Amino acid sequence: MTTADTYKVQPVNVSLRGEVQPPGSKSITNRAFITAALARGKTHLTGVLHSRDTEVMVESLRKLGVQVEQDLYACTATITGCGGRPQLKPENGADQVELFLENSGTSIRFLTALVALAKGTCRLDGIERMRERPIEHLLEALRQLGVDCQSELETGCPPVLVKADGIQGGQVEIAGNLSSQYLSGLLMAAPAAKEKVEISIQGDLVSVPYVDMTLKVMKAFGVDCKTTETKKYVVSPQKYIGQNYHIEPDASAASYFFAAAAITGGRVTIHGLHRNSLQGDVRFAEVLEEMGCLVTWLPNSITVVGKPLQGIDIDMNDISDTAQTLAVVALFAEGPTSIRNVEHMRHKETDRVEAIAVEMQRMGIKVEVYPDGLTIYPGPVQPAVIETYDDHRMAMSFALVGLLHEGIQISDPGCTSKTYPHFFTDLEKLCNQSQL
Ligand SMILES: O=C(O)C1=C[C@@H](OP(=O)(O)O)[C@@H](O)[C@H](O)C1
Ligand SMILES: C=C(OP(=O)(O)O)C(=O)O
Repeated sequence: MTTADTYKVQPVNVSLRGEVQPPGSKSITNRAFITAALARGKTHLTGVLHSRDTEVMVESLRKLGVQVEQDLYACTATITGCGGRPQLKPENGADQVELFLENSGTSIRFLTALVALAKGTCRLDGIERMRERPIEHLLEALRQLGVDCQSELETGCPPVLVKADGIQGGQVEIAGNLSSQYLSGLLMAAPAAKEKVEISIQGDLVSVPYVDMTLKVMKAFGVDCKTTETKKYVVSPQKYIGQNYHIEPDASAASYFFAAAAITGGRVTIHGLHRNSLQGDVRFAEVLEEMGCLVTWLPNSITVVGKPLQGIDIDMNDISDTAQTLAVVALFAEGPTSIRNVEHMRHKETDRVEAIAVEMQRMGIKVEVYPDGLTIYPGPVQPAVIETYDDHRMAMSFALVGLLHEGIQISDPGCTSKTYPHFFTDLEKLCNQSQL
């Protein structure tokens, strides 16, 4: 049941069984929009996600002179590319183009690199939380490539001001310990630079599978990136070519339904995902396998069957968007679960390490918190109104607790609109289907 500000989860007295069709991948949708926007010719996308994170991307691309037509029901989009030359033409006598990216990390990071290819001034901003999410590493890298850009308030965070006149190219070092999105943004803009771009990574790189995804989407649009040695990426001037391109369902969104099968001893199948998906987050099914579930990997589907669960100790650096899902599954396992190496989760929609700990404690669960992770000790769960901190993943993951415990309510359920506007409808459908 949904009221404007709270969702009361109805406990289910059965194992959840069925097929779920989550919407398209946020990460692939926003990459495909960028490569299609820069391409020569038309792109036709299918399986497109329509949510706040993709809507701010589309609105921004239109402001940059890129034509985007969407059919929201068919989940398709047609983009007429700008051949590597986005426009910065301020409207109504303004002296700069303003882009407002709400709290979409992919959008602001990818677009900061993209607008640098244009000529003119662009200011990129977001909601209050976005103004706390670092972007300085990307700005430092762009400056090394000849771009005049800065954090307007000198906080190292948005708003960002880019006085663009193309990306010159050359050698650049970029830090990857806070977010991989800086590298992905740079890589996607690199083929439209004036000269070859050679990127080296300084120190550790987090969320590595997202960079592999970037390279694969670039390749699908006809651009090659040479990875000459570990941590080095070389992109020569090239043109993306418009494509017919299909986007996989969102693997992070799938994690909630796989988890629902795991904790209720049910069986959930998701079509369109497989072991070689572009999204690293399909590995969440492997995590459930390690905890005791039975997982069937087919060429075009993944099925999770719930079995008695064992707590685990796991490094989730690569797949941190599923860490909140695992934290909730941990409540239903035998023994504690430790989630490690996820300090970068503190810089997302909210400080997710802290948010998990506080909301677990609100339900009476013992948690140990570290700078880069936490340990969850399963125990009796108390009724609670869960705070979601404007973080879609807090809402979607903690709702699962309420499938098995009375009295769990989710504050601000509408925050799932960031990546999954119909999440609660799809969860209810699965519950109803299972109770027939
Ligand atoms: O590149 C991407 O599409 C993403 C990369 C990850 O962020 P970080 O690289 O900041 O960890 C992930 O959390 C985010 O949801 C999407
Ligand atoms: C971290 C996330 O998003 P972003 O960084 O793109 O805002 C997310 O979707 O979990």
